[in-house]
Amino acid sequence: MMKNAVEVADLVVRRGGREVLRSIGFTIERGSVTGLLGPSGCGKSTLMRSLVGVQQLTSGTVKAFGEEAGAKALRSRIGYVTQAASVYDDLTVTENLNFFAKVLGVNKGEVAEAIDAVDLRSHADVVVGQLSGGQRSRASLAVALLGDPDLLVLDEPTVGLDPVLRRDLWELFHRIAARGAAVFVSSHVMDEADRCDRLMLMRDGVIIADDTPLRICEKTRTDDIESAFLALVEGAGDQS
Ligand SMILES: Nc1ncnc2c1ncn2[C@@H]1O[C@H](COP(=O)(O)OP(=O)(O)OP(=O)(O)O)[C@@H](O)[C@H]1O
Repeated sequence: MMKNAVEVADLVVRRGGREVLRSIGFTIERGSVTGLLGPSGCGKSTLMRSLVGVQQLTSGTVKAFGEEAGAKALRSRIGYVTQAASVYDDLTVTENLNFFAKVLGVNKGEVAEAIDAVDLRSHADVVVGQLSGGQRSRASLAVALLGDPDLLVLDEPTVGLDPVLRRDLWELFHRIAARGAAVFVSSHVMDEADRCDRLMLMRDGVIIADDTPLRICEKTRTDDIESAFLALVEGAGDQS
């Protein structure tokens, strides 16, 4: 089985006349949760869009499971959740899931499982338009879980969620990774860093650190990722 879920090489993306991703390269293996952390506007969404094949690349290559990002063969293997909820407001949670299960050719039996996984069983029959923002994003996440994808790309999935739910979702990400999928999660909240097996810190379109959270702190001689980030930005960290 091919180990690398994602292979990115020399990726450059220009948006609005600016270089938003600047010569990025990395691989992601299956079976782990990789976090992409960085301030607003640093290019996280653009990088995720590139992985799922909805971003025009200026140069470089992006592959998932050996196929070029966006290839038809990848559609059922990648679950992607954007910051904007991708569910229909006028359908209930269950109706949405049933609809997407049909579109994806997924067994209807998986619908209840996906709803349970995001803890929405109590709202399964509520119209999505009447859900809170956090509940709507969980409904989108449930859609992405359909079909048991090999790669989950989640753009800030925990924004606006309470701490208990955030913890539960991170546990879910780890369970999904333990089943052999690659989970790639972005966040701009530095305190989520410790929940990742591996962390990529991003700033201004560049990956400035890529390691386990612990090793990033060790290398920068800091106690937390926020301080590590500042140390890296200020050039005070010892990256040798
Ligand atoms: N449609 C667009 N056209 C032109 N420039 C864009 C477009 N979308 C984003 N950008 C620019 O690309 C850069 C990276 O944006 P991106 O959304 O990838 O950042 P981000 O790290 O995901 O931010 P956030 O955490 O706020 O979502 C920003 O400077 C932004 O202004």
